[in-house]
Amino acid sequence: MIQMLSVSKRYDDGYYGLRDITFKVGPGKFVFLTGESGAGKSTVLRLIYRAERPTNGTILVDGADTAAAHGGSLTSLRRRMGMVFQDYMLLFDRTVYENVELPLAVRGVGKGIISQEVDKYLDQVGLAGYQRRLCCSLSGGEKQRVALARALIAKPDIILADEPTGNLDLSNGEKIVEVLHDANRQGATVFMATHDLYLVQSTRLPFVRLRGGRKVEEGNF
Ligand SMILES: Nc1ncnc2c1ncn2[C@@H]1O[C@H](COP(=O)(O)OP(=O)(O)OP(=O)(O)O)[C@@H](O)[C@H]1O
Repeated sequence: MIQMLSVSKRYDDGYYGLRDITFKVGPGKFVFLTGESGAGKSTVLRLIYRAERPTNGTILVDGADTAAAHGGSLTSLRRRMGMVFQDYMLLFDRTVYENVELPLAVRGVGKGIISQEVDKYLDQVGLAGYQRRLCCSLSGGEKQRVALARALIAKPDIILADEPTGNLDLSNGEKIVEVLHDANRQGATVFMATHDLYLVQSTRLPFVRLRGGRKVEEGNF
């Protein structure tokens, strides 16, 4: 369960990216975060992941205040979440394999299992055979799918996906949403940012809609 309670975010230049946002994403749900460019979607996801801190308000993940997480507890909070950043946050001078294996390697998983899992998740996102490619040489849509495979491989409880279909054609975009649905059916809570209102309407899943940093709508189509 993710809860945002009266959250505001004021950036260093004085601009409010978010104002007084309250909503929750129940455990095991698939919820869209939608709104036009600049609405505040990335800011919400970065705050939940604790990549940034709110100026006001409280963010709870399974009842625990993320503001209280430091050191080891921050590491374990982040390990429970798989984040697909809009700008990928890949190690661009490393191979696809080295990027995707990272969440398992830091947990000390054996090399044989890692190899099987990397192959499995690359296959899922449509990148079978990409293991040895350097990330810097990939297209935007390929980088996006590497970022998704890396987020999924550790089977996180919560998946935060920032425009994971933003650089993909329709068919690859649908495949990626299906991969997220699969993870959701296996128990993960999925919170996906997208400006694609058609996608949100067609899936009929719950959504939170932002405009200009404020929540303007919440519900199901
Ligand atoms: N570091 C920052 N400093 C100042 N303003 C920022 C910063 N990051 C974001 N903003 C502003 O906060 C607002 C919300 O940005 P955010 O990236 O969350 O929007 P978004 O809905 O994800 O947009 P997009 O769909 O274009 O990615 C924007 O007006 C943006 O310019």
